[in-house]
Amino acid sequence: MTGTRHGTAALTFLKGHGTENDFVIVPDPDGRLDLSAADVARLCDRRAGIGGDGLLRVVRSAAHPEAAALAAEAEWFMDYRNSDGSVAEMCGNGVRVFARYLQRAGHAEAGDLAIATRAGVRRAHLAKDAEDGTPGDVTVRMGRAVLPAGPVAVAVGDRSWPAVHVSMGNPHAVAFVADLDQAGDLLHAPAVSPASAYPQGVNVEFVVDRGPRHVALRVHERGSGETRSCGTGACAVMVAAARRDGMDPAADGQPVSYVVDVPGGRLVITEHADGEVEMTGPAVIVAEGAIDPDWLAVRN
Ligand SMILES: N[C@@H](CCC[C@H](N)C(=O)O)C(=O)O
Repeated sequence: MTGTRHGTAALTFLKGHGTENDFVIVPDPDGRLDLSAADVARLCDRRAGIGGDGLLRVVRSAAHPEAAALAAEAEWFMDYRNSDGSVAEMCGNGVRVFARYLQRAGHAEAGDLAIATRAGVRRAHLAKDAEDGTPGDVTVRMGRAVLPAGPVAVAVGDRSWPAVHVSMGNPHAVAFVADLDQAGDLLHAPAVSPASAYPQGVNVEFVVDRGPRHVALRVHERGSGETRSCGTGACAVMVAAARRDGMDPAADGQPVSYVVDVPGGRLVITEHADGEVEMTGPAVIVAEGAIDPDWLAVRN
């Protein structure tokens, strides 16, 4: 990269998280930044960079070729990247944090707003802050889950489990296990078969029951490794658990909600009778600063 790609002015960044799934947020309203995969990986590096599970570039939809067609519906486009620099279609925790950033920056108020993503427009609702100043939760309509037919399996070491293939705009394999420790240290991606089911890679969730309509998960994310939470993963898990438990709101005509505990907190996921999956959880901005353009311009 040369310095000219980013100019000489310092670049603003913020750091935020949703249930401890953390993101570097880079406001780029006019879509001027050309962040390569290597740039994103450096920014997300927890030792040599700012650190995060992923990066959210905040761009006006009209200024981004992938979102221009959605500009009439959603002013802002979430350009989400995993910490290894790869591009993903959707990020559930990210979209809540993105909404919180828009509110903080004065681009949105408590209430409803639409956000463009690579998986389409997502509708968010920012609840009002509590009287003591605690930020309100953010609820997002995450679209319908798609469960492609055909068996899939997840393996760690010599242990394997049947899994449920769920797409929430991005790909997931959900395995119900007896104990979350069975997933091991998750330093490497679990093996998922058949590989042909996931030509673009996969996020893998391991799930245990905590009580009626209450589950807990660990996740290994495509492009980021094990994280403390995954919003799309929690939605995929909820739908897989509901089907396993004999519930299908689209067929039953009534919504169903599950509490999904993640290592970094708690999400509430509801599947509505129209098939829409809705996620509610916190979104926090923790810091704001400036990226040194000279550092970003240097290639190692
Ligand atoms: N953490 C995210 C999912 C981010 C994308 C994922 N790693 C992928 O590659 O699909 C979430 O909260 O949904």
